[in-house]
Amino acid sequence: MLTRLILTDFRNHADLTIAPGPGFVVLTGENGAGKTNVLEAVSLLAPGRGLRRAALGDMARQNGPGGFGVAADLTGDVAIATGTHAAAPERRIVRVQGSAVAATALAEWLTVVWLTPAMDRLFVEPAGERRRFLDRLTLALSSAHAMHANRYEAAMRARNRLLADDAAPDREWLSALEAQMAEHGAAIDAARRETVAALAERLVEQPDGPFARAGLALEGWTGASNSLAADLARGRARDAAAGRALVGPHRSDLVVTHLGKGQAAGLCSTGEQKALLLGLILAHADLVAERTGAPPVLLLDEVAAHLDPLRRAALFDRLSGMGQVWMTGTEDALFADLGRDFFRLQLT
Ligand SMILES: Nc1ncnc2c1ncn2[C@@H]1O[C@H](COP(=O)(O)OP(=O)(O)OP(=O)(O)O)[C@@H](O)[C@H]1O
Repeated sequence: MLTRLILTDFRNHADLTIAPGPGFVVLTGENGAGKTNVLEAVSLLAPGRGLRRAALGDMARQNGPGGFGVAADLTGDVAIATGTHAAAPERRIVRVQGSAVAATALAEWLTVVWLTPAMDRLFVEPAGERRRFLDRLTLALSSAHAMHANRYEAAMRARNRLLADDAAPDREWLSALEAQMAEHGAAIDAARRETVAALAERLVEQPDGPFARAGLALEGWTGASNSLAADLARGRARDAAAGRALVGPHRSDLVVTHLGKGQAAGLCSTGEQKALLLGLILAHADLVAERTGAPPVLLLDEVAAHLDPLRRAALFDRLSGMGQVWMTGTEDALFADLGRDFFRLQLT
């Protein structure tokens, strides 16, 4: 949980300090005031590229000195900071207690889970978006997931290059790369499968309400029925022609259904898809809290505005006691049901 957040030359915020409380943190302000920017800054305190997956160079304040800083104090007197310097705007610096660490090390200190309007089309987008979403959920539960994903990617890229550049590629080298892909691919698949199973179990138990129950399945390539090294070795000519590997966990998909309607999520109405996503995110937050012993920091961008008053009240009810929950909206009235005891900041 964050006890303090300081933004320096981050997007439209030249200098902003927030000292939020432990429960709801509500950011209000007109369109463009910089509410999502604050949530993005919080999301950068966890591994990865943040909730917009933006380039670092885009985050430094335009017409500012170059470079940006996001610093936070966490409960337990932990100080973490990330940012860039003007001289190297694309190089991310991460510090914990003043010492430089790799961005992946942030997972040890903070889990951040978010839901933004940009995710509205998740169920109708190409499989890659859902895979990335699932990997983010998995990473919060299994810190080795990033390492396996990086090594898998590196081996796959090396194999793609070898097949593309060399008419008669070294077979032993190819086999070694395929063995690496098989090893890390199996770990990736197993961790994703574990996440899907744990979430699916929770979602079935979750009462219907403003957050619809999703059925989850991992489809496409799955390690359970395939031997990746053998499939890759057999598919070398095919992959050389395609210019990429056509089998492996980089081809899996998270298939989501609306349990109440027995329908594919992509066929549901916009509101139903939002409810499914919200249900998924909340189940995931519960799971993170159970596994890590601390609730994640939840970032819900423009979620309140999209719900009718009854659903909104039910959401607030569900969220209370779930740790620090950051929410944004253009109007104070959206948050009237939260009562008095929450942190509020009006951005201008
Ligand atoms: N690098 C940057 N430097 C300065 N301003 C930036 C930078 N990047 C984005 N902005 C500005 O930030 C503003 C958008 O902020 P943000 O998306 O946080 O708004 P918001 O308060 O969430 O608005 P809405 O209610 O419309 O979603 C825009 O005006 C944009 O021009």
